[in-house]
Amino acid sequence: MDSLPKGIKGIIGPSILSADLSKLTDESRRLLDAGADYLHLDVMDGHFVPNLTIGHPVIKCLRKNIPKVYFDAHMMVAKPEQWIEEMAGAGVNQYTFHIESTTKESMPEIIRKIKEADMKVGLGIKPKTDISVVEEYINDIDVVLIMTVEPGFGGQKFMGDMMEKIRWLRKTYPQLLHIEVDGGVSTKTIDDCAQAGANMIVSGSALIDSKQPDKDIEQMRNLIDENLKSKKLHLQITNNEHCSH
Ligand SMILES: O=C(CO)[C@@H](O)[C@H](O)COP(=O)(O)O
Ligand SMILES: [Co+2]
Repeated sequence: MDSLPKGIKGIIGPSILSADLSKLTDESRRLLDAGADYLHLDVMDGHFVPNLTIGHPVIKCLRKNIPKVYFDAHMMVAKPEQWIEEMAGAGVNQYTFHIESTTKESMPEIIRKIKEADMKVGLGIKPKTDISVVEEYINDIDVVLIMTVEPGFGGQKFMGDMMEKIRWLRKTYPQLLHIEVDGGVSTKTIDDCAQAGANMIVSGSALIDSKQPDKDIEQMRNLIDENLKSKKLHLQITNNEHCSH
């Protein structure tokens, strides 16, 4: 997959945070060969979250080895506006920044710059942030990322009480945008995510450590699609501008 689907369908994006980062290309290829749809690249600066991971130089090298796949950069950084051009230049397709990392005044400019850099706009919401904060940006973004762990580390416990945010979002804006869920997602927690209406699934340690990633990826995607179909949500995204820019 090299772009967001035009419809709301189940897509699985492994987070590489828990992978052996000394073999990032091999680990990424292994999960893509197992059927993953995209890659979720956790970028952490040690300020927005108490951890440090990779930046645009590493992503640029990964892109050379993996030319086509959709890269979703999860920007857990204190100054999201600072890295837009670098990440676009490194080959990122979706720039997912956190609403908690910027100000209301800066939001329109950041969203505009991401679109000008020809990337999709993802807006991340931490567990303690109320979902209502996304409303004023809902027509300008492509993806809402609902964190089901406190950002900063892989391998944490899934926060099931975040499903309420996904249910509200999918009920209020049924076909407007993609809803991505990230943190502690596995074959054990995917059912909650599917029933709530999520369609973009980030799974890190569960897939990295899985003995059967192909079966797990297929199981997660099928559950998502079954739920979307049952809610008649697997249709064309209604707000066509999301598909054009
Ligand atoms: O952004 C983050 C953590 O801050 C996530 O992408 C995690 O890295 C997902 O890993 P698991 O919770 O699935 O192990
Ligand atoms: Co992430």
